[in-house]
Amino acid sequence: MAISFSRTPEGDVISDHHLIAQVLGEALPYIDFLKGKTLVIKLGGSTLEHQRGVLQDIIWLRALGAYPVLVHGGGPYINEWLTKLNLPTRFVNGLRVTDAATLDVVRMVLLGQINQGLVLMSSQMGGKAIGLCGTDGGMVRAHISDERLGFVGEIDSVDPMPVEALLKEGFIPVVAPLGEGPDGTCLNINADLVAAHMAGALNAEKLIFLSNVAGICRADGTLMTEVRESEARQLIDDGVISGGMIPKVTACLDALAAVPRVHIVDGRESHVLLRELFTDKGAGTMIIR
Ligand SMILES: Nc1ncnc2c1ncn2[C@@H]1O[C@H](COP(=O)(O)OP(=O)(O)O)[C@@H](O)[C@H]1O
Ligand SMILES: CC(=O)N[C@@H](CCC(=O)OP(=O)(O)O)C(=O)O
Repeated sequence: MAISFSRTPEGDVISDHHLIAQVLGEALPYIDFLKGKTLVIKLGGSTLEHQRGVLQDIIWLRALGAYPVLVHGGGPYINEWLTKLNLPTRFVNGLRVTDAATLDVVRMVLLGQINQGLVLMSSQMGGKAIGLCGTDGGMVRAHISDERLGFVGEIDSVDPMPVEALLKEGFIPVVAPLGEGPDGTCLNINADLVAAHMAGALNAEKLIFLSNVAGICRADGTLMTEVRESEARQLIDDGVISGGMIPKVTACLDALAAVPRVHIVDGRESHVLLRELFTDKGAGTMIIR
């Protein structure tokens, strides 16, 4: 494995190996605690270029006895293909307006490109991953909530059984955010919402969103390490939380009913998952009631 180097806040140069040793020193009680616990990790499309490091951490988590489940997005990749195909890209409150042609592209990119890419890469790295989406085994049932958005699903239920079966057999499930409508149509669902409902259905211990920001930021750009539900709703009303952060925070708030710990962390940061799970300080923003 190639060693990469980064800097501590004090400016010291540290290697990946040094960092891992440092993290592991603090980690032992957390490792014990997480054995047998389900962790739902959502990898945003904005952060897919860092997928190798994220998969490495997920494979380690599995080896340490935790049950990680990866839910992925792919928004920027879908945008790129829509542009290549001269199709318009339009979002309303962070949700893609999805007509029939757009839905075809969404399915091809999420399943053919991203899901399979993640599964192949984890296999290359020694992990055993299986790719699936919400329509497999009727896992994610949804309905069209707003006709103006087209084929966009609002989730009715998530059956945890397919993912639980894979976890039991030693696999890392990699889930693409599509769902099945009442009439058997495929629906495009925001990946943050799929991750939140999946975490609830699985009784997950933690739900962690990896995005391309340090966490939830104030209007002046500084990081909020903890955000309460009432505060989050106010930040949305004030427009401080906008765009793709709206479904993410809404998903966090929904998940809090069933999942004890919900975090938004910086997926660009090396080994951020290990930092969040195995250090006292944690990482990013923790959402609390
Ligand atoms: N208050 C905020 N704090 C942090 N990010 C915010 C905030 N409001 C809006 N954003 C935007 O939300 C983006 C993350 O959402 P999104 O692009 O959907 O990412 P992902 O692909 O990881 O789901 C950030 O890149 C940032 O531009
Ligand atoms: C309805 C809706 O918006 N679906 C999303 C699904 C992918 C996604 O959520 O990707 P990110 O996690 O990268 O945002 C979309 O079409 O972009």
